[in-house]
Amino acid sequence: MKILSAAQTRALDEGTMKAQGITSLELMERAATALLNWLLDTLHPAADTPFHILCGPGNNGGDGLALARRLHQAGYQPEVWLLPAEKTSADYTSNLQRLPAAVPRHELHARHLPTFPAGAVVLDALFGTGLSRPLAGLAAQVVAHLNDSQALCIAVDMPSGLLADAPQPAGSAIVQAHYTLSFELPKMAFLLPQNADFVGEWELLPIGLESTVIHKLAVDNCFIEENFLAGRYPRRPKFSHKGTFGHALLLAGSQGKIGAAVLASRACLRGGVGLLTTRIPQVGYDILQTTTPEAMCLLDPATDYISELPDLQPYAAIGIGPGLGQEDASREVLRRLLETAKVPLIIDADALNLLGANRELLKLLPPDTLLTPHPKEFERLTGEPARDDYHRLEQLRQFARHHKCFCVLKGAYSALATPEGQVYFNSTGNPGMATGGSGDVLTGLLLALRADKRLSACNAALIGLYAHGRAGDLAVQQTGEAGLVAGDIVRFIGPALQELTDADLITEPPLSPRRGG
Ligand SMILES: NC(=O)C1=CN([C@@H]2O[C@H](COP(=O)(O)OP(=O)(O)OC[C@H]3O[C@@H](n4cnc5c(N)ncnc54)[C@H](O)[C@@H]3O)[C@@H](O)[C@H]2O)[C@@H](O)CC1
Ligand SMILES: [K+]
Repeated sequence: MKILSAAQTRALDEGTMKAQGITSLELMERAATALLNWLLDTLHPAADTPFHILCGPGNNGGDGLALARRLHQAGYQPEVWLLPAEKTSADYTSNLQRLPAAVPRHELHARHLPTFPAGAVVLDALFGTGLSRPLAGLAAQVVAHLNDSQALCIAVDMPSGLLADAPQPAGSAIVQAHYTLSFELPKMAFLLPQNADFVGEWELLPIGLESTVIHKLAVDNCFIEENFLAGRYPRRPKFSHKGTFGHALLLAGSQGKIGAAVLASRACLRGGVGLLTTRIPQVGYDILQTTTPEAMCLLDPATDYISELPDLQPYAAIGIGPGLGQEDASREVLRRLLETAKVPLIIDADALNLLGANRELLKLLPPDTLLTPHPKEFERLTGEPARDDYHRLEQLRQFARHHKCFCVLKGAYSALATPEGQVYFNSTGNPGMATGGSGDVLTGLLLALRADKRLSACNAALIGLYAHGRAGDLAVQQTGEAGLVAGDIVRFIGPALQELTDADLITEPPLSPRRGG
């Protein structure tokens, strides 16, 4: 799914009206219908549920007024609160005129702000994508008042006060919604941690925006869902053998962190690699051989950390980092690897910290290398703290462009930046996955996918991110969020990948009848 800017969202609305021969009022009616259906289907509200609808002067307020009419027609008793303004949009005015007289409406006033008791449902239709500056005056007061209330707050399109695609000054008045109901496509603001308290749970309601117009809009940011990946994860050919899926090398583990090597190895194996060799220090031998007999163990001469780079000739892809430690000798192994590797590399964890502490090594990154930092590791890589999540995102894009690499910034919506400067946000995963070892699992899985020569670097990264989150989503159904551990994610990598294979089947043409029968 494309992530549009506020300006592109407006262009899409315009384009839809033109292509489908409808008025903006008709489009607004679709939005109101979608909102009404969501409220009825999700909340199953009792007939006497107090609905309060706060309406601003633009089309966001117009959505609110149209919804108030539809709720009234459905047998509810909504109350409408209008923000006074010198100028209102045409569709707002039309919908105010169409509001049945039986629906109570009031002007908001600083000295008589409405009471929103617990059990009330407040729809925030003050401002949407038309917001051009931070809220002030009465609008800011209303927002603060709403945030203090016990009512269930549902934002229409955007939490009022939040910009769709840019940061706002710290301390700005912004609605803290429990739900944000937006239309058709996600907004960048929904995907960034700094906005979590405002956006709450968000959902996209389809309103028939024109797909041909969406298709033509050029974007730098996409949201990755299963249908985007259909056809990108090929099925295993009937006559495949272990060589078909590549031989991977993993350099991981040090004294006290052999578990990271185990988790990454097991994830790599579950990720479908043909053969896996894991390089570990001597201290890890019994552990790895016992827990993960499917992996071949290539012992380093050192006892506690990796000190020598083995011959790289046999391998189709190489991963380095989980539990590696930051010994000088391990740093030199990383340097030699960057200087000599001719196959895809995945760099994670302590290998990223070593890069961050020795940034001259970044010059050695072979093209298409895949790095998987979390925000702190990423900051060490850039050496410059991000001002906010938007700035960090631009740093990520620049980093991937500058180093011609793929870089995954891990988080709730992990973001993959490509050498071309595209950013893909992953849609799967859950808070249970914020647990030690979850990143090691991702590295192992990505290593398997990079060893599979049938996949491009970009597709391998997208599939790995998606399947990792999906495996966590399958696991959490059995473990609960608190009980989820990294090993649970490993167990569900296979089913998660299988879902992608099966999704692919749907897109293929039906089988032709057999010859002779
Ligand atoms: N155009 C369309 O066809 C559709 C629009 N939709 C709705 O329309 C919204 C966008 O409508 P608009 O473009 O009218 O924008 P908004 O309704 O978000 O707000 C625009 C109004 O707010 C004023 N304003 C901006 N920032 C302000 C601030 N900080 N303090 C006080 N006033 C401020 C502007 O001067 C303008 O009057 C969407 O978010 C969505 O809810 C939906 O109905 C779907 C279809
Ligand atoms: K709003």
